[in-house]
Amino acid sequence: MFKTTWKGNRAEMEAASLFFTEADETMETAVSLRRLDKPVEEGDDGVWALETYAEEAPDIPALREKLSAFDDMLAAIEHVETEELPDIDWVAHSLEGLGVVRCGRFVLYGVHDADKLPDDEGDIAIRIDANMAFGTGHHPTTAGCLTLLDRFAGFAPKKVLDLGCGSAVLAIAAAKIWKRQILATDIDADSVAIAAENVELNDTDDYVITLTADGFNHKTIAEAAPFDFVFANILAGPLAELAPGMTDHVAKNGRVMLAGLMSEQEAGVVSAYEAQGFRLINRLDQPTWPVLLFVKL
Ligand SMILES: C[S@@+](CC[C@H](N)C(=O)[O-])C[C@H]1O[C@@H](n2cnc3c(N)ncnc32)[C@H](O)[C@@H]1O
Repeated sequence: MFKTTWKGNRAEMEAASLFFTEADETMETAVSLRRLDKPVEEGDDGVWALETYAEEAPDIPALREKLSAFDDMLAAIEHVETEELPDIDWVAHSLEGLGVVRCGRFVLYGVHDADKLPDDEGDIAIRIDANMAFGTGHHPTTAGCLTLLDRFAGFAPKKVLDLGCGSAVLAIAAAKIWKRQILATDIDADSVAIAAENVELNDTDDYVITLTADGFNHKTIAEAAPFDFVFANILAGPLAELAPGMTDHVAKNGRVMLAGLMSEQEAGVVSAYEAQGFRLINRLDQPTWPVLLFVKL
């Protein structure tokens, strides 16, 4: 296993982490995003590091080209080093130290943090163990979806779809507050296997069904539709492509929560959904990664 460390500002590292987990096949996953320096003053952006893992030694110049094609700002990202690691599960090992994350009432933790869990009344604990599926809550897209979900907890839909579920963190959160039928799908079969484990670990298997599917292309999705709440935390391009399928599978007055788009891609995603009969009704404004909530008219 080879570990590669990249360095840059927070927005660069977050964008690179999405590139490695979503758009690049060569890296196992981008697992660890952390700040290197101590904050000097409030709001200062700091220096961040991202560690990626691959079975083969990565071709850094080729990766750098792909990174800048993915997003211009990634032309500035620094490659710090690539080192070969002894044969242990480094992905799990590096996720061990990630720590507890709070998003609204949701408190996400791994088995290694079980003793650090706060015990406030009203907290909703979600256990997501170290693994290869995206969705530990440490990326602002996941955290943003959970925060906005908590604000709309009163909506109480009948049928929910978590499209691109990764670890199934959003489906589990929705099951904990809504206790309704939830279909959690992902194009990646390995993520779906991990999602199923997480669903069980969180005692949500009465509500959440996991399924491997590309977008809406599966008869189980067609049979379960129409949904009155859909999560999709994927990249801007796929989100725009999914808009026609969304309109076919979402009930009137149903809600769609989108994340994974960057601020400068928001207008394009909003027009793709408006063109399909959705209206933007809320958004979580956070640096680089807004989260959008639409209603189907
Ligand atoms: C950024 S992760 C989000 C994971 C989780 N929902 C979260 O919020 O943390 C996006 C996930 O979408 C999946 N994905 C990408 N394109 C997809 C598609 N066309 N259909 C289904 N899943 C897809 C990826 O495999 C990945 O697990």
